[in-house]
Amino acid sequence: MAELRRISFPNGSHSVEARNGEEEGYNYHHQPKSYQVNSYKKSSYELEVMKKNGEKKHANDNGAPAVVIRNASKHFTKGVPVLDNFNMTVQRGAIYSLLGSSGCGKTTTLACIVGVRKLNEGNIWVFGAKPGVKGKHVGFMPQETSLYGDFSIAETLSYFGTLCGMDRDSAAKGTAFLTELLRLPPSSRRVGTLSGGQRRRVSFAVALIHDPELLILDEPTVGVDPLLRESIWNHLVRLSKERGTTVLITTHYIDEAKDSNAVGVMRDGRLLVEQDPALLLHRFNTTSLETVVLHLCRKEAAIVGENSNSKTTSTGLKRLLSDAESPPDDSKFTPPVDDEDTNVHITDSVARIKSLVYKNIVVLFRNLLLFIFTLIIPSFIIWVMCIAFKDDPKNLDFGIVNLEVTNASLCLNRDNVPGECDVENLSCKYLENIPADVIDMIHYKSEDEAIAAVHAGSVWGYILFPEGYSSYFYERAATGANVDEEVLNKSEIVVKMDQTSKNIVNRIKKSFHDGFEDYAKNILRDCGFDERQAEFTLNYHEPVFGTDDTKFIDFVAPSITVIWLYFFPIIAASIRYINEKKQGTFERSLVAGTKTWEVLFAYGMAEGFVLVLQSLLAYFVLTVLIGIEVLGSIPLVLFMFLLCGFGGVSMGFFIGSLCNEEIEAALLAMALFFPNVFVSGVLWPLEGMPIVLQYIAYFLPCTLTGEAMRSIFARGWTLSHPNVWPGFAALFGWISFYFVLTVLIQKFKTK
Ligand SMILES: Nc1ncnc2c1ncn2[C@@H]1O[C@H](COP(=O)(O)OP(=O)(O)OP(=O)(O)O)[C@@H](O)[C@H]1O
Repeated sequence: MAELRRISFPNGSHSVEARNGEEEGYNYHHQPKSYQVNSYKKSSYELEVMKKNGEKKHANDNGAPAVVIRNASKHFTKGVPVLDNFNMTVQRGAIYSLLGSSGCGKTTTLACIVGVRKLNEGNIWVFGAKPGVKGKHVGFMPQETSLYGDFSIAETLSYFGTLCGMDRDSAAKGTAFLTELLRLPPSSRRVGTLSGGQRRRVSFAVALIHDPELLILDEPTVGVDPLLRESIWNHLVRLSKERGTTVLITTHYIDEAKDSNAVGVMRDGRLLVEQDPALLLHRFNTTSLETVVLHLCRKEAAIVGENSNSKTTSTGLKRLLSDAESPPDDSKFTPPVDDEDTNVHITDSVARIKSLVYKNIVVLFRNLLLFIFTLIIPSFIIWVMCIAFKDDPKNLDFGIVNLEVTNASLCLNRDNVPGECDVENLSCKYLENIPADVIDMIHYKSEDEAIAAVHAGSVWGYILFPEGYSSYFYERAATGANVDEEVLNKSEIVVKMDQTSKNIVNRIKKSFHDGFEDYAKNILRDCGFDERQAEFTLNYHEPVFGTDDTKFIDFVAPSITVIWLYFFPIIAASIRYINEKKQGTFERSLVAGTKTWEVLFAYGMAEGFVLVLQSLLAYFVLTVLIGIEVLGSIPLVLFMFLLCGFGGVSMGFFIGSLCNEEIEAALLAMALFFPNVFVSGVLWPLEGMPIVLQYIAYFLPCTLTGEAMRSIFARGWTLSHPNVWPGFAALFGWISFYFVLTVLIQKFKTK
């Protein structure tokens, strides 16, 4: 048996036991013979990067290993551990391959290292700091490709590069270099049009573009041909050897891990072994790592079978591995936390927000049809609704039973002499004063016929003039207080109606009412009396706000606009947010050091452009196409429209952070939105609702806003008015609330 000796890592910070003798030539640092590292001619990009690399390594060189995991436990479902007292150490500059069967927890381990998942117990340090802190020093290639299908390859690399602090020039040079290295398609090709393997290579290039100090690669060689796989490994070895880049990689091609400096073998959330692959091969006396892994897993399974207790299992495993290196047990190890990078760098944030805004704008304009729809649809719906609500009901069929003038044509052929006191056939005079555009009169010979027509649904009701109506009416007017019962009865016009539709009934009543007042005034005036005797003693003078003929549309149009400008961005923002989560680009951005609030803020900024256009279009529809008058400040109206849009965006984020599927988001948006519409006084005044509902309504985002909008439109009130500023305050409050809630939910979800 050969003797063990210590060999060092490239940075000299760690050493492992190795044997001398027959395994001379294997060490933690061995390179396969096929790698012609020294004969490789470096590109200008690489030279530039190497120069920078010196400074960067210095910046991060606090002596801590690249990755340290201690006593880590993680579960998604209580009682089903995915990581179970897991320990791992990845030394700086090493290539570390994490091996294990499907579902043993490799991806979860990587996700915890990059900070998109949190451990339930235990600690992780990345370069001595908490996961996520060293975001831009880490290059992450997730298992899914996690790219924007609408981006070209060049845009993709530029976006992720700038997110990690590169300038566009360096990103372009890096793109050219990686295109050649990874044999990528022309960089102008859209990612969405690439094959699966090509996309994986682009995803790999994204992890490499900013020349990170730590590369975390989740199965980078899946679906890649053997030649390219070799070139990928060549590059990783070169990075590790020449630039001290640490590589942590998972792979199902176990034997390709022979080219790494260390392998960690996982099973059921535990690390069975962490060792130089050459030593493992030697100790298990085989040339195949696959055989080693199989052997270890079988042994461990046997031990687990004997003892269900995990502590006993671990002791048994140590016995099993007595001729190999057991997992580290230095649980007291506490690497220093690097304070420098835990500080908030405002310039980094600004740079990241710029990249994110740029990305959002590109995504927006790439889907031009979607962009146009998003822009036009809210205004189109507002226009359709306003057209539908614009006019009060008209052309309403109504029966006339005129027992005074049995032949209807007599009424039509009457000689009307203006100013003459003619008190015959007054029924005809009254009918002339009923607005013809509202009431379509249908004459019936008898009351029975008219009733039958109402029952048949042909008319909304009928009006009946008794026989001799004119003379009785005149007598009633002339007699005054001593009028007898018969005169009172026979001078009465009888109206019977189908009163099932409140709006139609009100419209008919008002028409008859106004018509009667005009008719009575005309007679009095023509017969030399004061026409004001026909007026009610309760007199409605000129309105303070609105007109005598204020229509439903005047009430409803401003609040409908608020509602739709609020609703549409909910759908758009939530679906975009879910898309980003589903395609993994959101997590990928987070790994690069981006904060959730930066993603939201940047989305809001890009979306702001659409919202401004939407607000202007909605204003045009309301005022020009529909003809609604704005008495108040136009800028205030536009500002409120814009805020409504942002309100919708923030609610969309909230919904997007809760849901995982677009359909869930659409359903939740509707479930939250429609009660909002009906309760917030948009269609029906709050005053008509139960008091409890009124209080609830005041907490909804569109209630005070709709009221404020109406006040600006129809009353001309300004921001200082107590009916206006609460609308703005409510919107600001809701936007902030949803924004904070989304950030908190996102934080909670990483757990
Ligand atoms: N979000 C999640 N919710 C619930 N369970 C999860 C979640 N993510 C992973 N798991 C479970 O955790 C276990 C480990 O999954 P993980 O993806 O880490 O395995 P893996 O070793 O990377 O597998 P593979 O090699 O197939 O990618 C699996 O049983 C998986 O079903």
